[in-house]
Amino acid sequence: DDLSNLEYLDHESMHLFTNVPRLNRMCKTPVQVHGLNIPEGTIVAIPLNIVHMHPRFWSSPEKFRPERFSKDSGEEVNPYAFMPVGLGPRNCVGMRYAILIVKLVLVRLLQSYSLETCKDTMVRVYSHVLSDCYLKLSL
Ligand code: HEM
Repeated sequence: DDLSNLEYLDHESMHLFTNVPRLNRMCKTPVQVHGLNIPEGTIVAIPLNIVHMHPRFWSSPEKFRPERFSKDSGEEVNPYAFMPVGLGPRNCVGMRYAILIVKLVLVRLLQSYSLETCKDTMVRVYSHVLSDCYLKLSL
């Protein structure tokens, strides 16, 4: 009901349902990370779906809690632990457009339908973190 809360909803959707599972970066100079030598030119893959679910960075990472992104939640989201659209100068150029479309679709859906979870519906939401989650649509 509060449009500003949509911000938290789409953040939490991208946190739980990370649709780009990995970022890649090439190492420009040799570095050592926790005793591991990474030579120059190595492609380093950052597994976003794992980082987004890591209990070191998230409390109850598998729970759908949009309010974790609210400034009033008292929880701090580490920007390096939440990168659904990448980070830095090569992050997603379509990010704002994509988020705008998601919000428009969400608003239109919520204006026309009420959604509730239900056991016997045919529509199933698939995810690597949630199982047996169903939606029933009613006009
Ligand atoms: C929810 C939708 C989307 C998600 C989750 C997403 C996610 C991403 C991610 C993770 C990257 C890699 C960023 C990095 O390496 O730091 C990326 C790059 C990119 N995205 Fe998206 N994207 C979305 C929608 C779009 C749309 C709608 C467009 C175009 C209209 C777009 C265009 C691009 C382009 C051109 C790049 C490459 C940027 C570069 O290499 O400089 N994306 N996106």
